[in-house]
Amino acid sequence: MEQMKRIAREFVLLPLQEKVEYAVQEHEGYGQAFVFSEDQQLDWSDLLYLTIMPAEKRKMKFWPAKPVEFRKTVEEYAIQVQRLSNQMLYLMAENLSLNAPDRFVHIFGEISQSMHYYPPCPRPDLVIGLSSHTDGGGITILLQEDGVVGLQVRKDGDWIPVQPIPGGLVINIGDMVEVISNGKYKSIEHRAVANKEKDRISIAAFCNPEKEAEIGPACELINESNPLNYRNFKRSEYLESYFLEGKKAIEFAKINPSSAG
Ligand SMILES: O=C(O)CCC(=O)C(=O)O
Ligand SMILES: [Fe+2]
Repeated sequence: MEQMKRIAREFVLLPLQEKVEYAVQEHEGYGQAFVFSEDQQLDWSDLLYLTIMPAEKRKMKFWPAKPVEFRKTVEEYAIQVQRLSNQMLYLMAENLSLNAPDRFVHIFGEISQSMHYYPPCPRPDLVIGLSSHTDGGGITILLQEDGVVGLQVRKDGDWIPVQPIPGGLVINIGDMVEVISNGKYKSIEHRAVANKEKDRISIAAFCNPEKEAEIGPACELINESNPLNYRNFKRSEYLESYFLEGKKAIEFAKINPSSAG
């Protein structure tokens, strides 16, 4: 984890002309995420977004060759992060009493990683580091740098800072687990704020379904007292909504938006 943070920092501090070699294409690579229009206010952050698992889906042209340990570190981190996410996903499915406790593990076999860099900002009151959203996968495993708070989660209408714990990871629930659990597990709205004095790096691993996957509430969770809260959809349909609507992507699948939460 420490090595991962170190190489992320070394990469983001490279001169811009070296980083643009990995410039974003079709949502993968280095740049700004979620740019929908020319006049939108942009987030106060840079992003490197990579597919890391399974290995054959990696697009190596976006993987920085500098610092020299970059690729090896991300590969090793990917193996560990998948091991941890599989354990989490198994326990969550078991806790929901899904018929197959390995159901989530099978569905969320693809992992993408975002490395965000938030430079210090002279007027943090005027910008948002990363604007409010819910993550679009099953779960997210987030590694934060120690010593600077940036992540906030929304609870009962308030923004609560999530203090980094040395050696700790944050696990967020994403929209796909919300749907399959029929709303029992809620995806968490969160954002990152900029900091006046210090810069900050975060590394998020998103466990995603395949593009072709069909997503919908597990039928064993539906009964008279728990009616269906979401309709079935294809992962690709969700992604279209994500890139068009931005950060309220899951709304389209709610059967009754007021009750599905
Ligand atoms: O920087 C953070 O802590 C949040 C990152 C995040 O939410 C994301 O990459 O989806
Ligand atoms: Fe997020």
